[in-house]
Amino acid sequence: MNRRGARHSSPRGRSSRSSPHYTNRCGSVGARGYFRNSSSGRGEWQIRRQNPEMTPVENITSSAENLKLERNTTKVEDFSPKHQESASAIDSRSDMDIPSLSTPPNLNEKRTRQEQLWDAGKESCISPHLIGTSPADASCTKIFCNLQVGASGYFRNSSSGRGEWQIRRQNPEMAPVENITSSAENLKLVHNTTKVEDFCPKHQESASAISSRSDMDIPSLSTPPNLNEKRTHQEQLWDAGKESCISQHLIGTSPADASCTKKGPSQSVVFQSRTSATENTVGDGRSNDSDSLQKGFSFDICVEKIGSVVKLKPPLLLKNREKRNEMKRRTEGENIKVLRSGMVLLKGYLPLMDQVKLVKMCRDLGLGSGGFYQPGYRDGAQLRLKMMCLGKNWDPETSAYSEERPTDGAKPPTIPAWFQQLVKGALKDSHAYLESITKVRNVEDILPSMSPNVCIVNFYTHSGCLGLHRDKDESQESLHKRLPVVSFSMGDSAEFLYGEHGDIDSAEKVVLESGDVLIFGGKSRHIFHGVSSVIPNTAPTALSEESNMRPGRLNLTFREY
Ligand SMILES: O=C(O)CCC(=O)C(=O)O
Ligand SMILES: [Fe+2]
Repeated sequence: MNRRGARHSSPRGRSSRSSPHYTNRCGSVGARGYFRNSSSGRGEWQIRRQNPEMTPVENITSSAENLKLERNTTKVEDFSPKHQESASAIDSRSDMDIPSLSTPPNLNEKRTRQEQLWDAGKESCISPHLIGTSPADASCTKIFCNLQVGASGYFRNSSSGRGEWQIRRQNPEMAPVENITSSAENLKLVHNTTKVEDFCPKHQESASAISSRSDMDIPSLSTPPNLNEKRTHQEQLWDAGKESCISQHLIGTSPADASCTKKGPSQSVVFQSRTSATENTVGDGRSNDSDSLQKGFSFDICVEKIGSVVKLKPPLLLKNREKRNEMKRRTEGENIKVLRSGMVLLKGYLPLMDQVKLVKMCRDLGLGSGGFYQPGYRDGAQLRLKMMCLGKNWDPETSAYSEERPTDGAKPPTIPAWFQQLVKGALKDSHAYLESITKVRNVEDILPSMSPNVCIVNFYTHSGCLGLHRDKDESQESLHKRLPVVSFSMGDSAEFLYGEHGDIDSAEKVVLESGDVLIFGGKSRHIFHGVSSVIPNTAPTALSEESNMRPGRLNLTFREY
């Protein structure tokens, strides 16, 4: 398959995906702390920050120097045609939240681990030793108990009046800066009034004993790291430890890669092994990512429900409207579109309950052996998505299928029979439709049938994307017969680009929504395609509610190897 490339000549997202996809999807690896893209010699560059928990501080500092150097040598005329603002024009803009390029936020300071946790925007107590708890809670060392919502920037627990407290930082992208500042004040206040004897029996160290310890990375309690500064949105992104371009406007890309329009925060972290991979992708403020980093879980495409946090139910009206729309699409014949010969789009084809089931099943498979991981290329660049293969493994490093995933030897889970039935049904319905609108004797000539035995499952966060590529790593026979690729989309909508050539300017665009099935076979089997962006907050409310899927998009592409 040759998926995802941005310069069409490699895999998924790199150049063409003969090696699958990607055209250089967004960068080559520089220091461990950052990714910087300078591979094309066309003035491309970007810098991405990895998960700060994993990144040695030294690298951060030295990469900051790199960045400065790079900027000074980047020529204006080298920017991609899509981003033709000169550096000076951009510098002079007042509406943009870009930190000074020569001094990326906080990177010149050495940061303690605890500060890095704060920076990462993860829920983090100042120190587990300092969490006062009621005796009943004494078994917990890190407690997210009875959270009371304060300012939207933070949660603070002060419900028992017994000196309990903790403060959690939400997704810094969402938290208004004002709230951060005022919550910092709250924290100080609460600390000042916390009594030592109120600490839980498990942590009976006095505050003074704790502050005198030298082996702990606790920031001063009265000045939580960075909370007294107002942070720009861009700085908050940096803080969140997400790979993040300095500015979308400044991302130079090769023409083919320009399909990735949004290269902000997303997958970070160097893949180490399946059991230790995962990172902070979504920034929803939950503990999953940080926990999985430490404990070695696979990436979870769903979020755990937090027991005592009250979830607002979407109004019934909204749910009913979604259901009505779904019915309408399915019954009014607007639901099937032939985008080009051999390329059929079944709008809203998957009923909501099937989508929920698909998400849940993918989630379960994704947490097991061979589940979701952070794929990368041979040169260390990472795909801007999480991936899991079913049936056979497709390896972005070699652009080839095999029985095991080379990174960890895991055998891909088999494709559930029910998934295969859904694919067959979609092909059958497409054939029926083609029969009704064409005079061709055998619609198989337009769109061949196939029995899927491999599936690539991608999870995109809001900043995910996949460069233009062709799926061309399947067997010669499958490719020769032009057996279709069948793609299911769930969650947030995505802009999907496709075209005869690997150049985005001539590519067509279609928005794929939750429940859509896209099929491309026959004369369209070898088209270039990719995902230029994921559109936030477009997932059906009922799907998010029923499945707990994270914000983002889940895509399954079935193929017959
Ligand atoms: O996410 C999508 O819609 C496309 C995925 C794709 O092209 C692939 O996995 O090869
Ligand atoms: Fe593809």
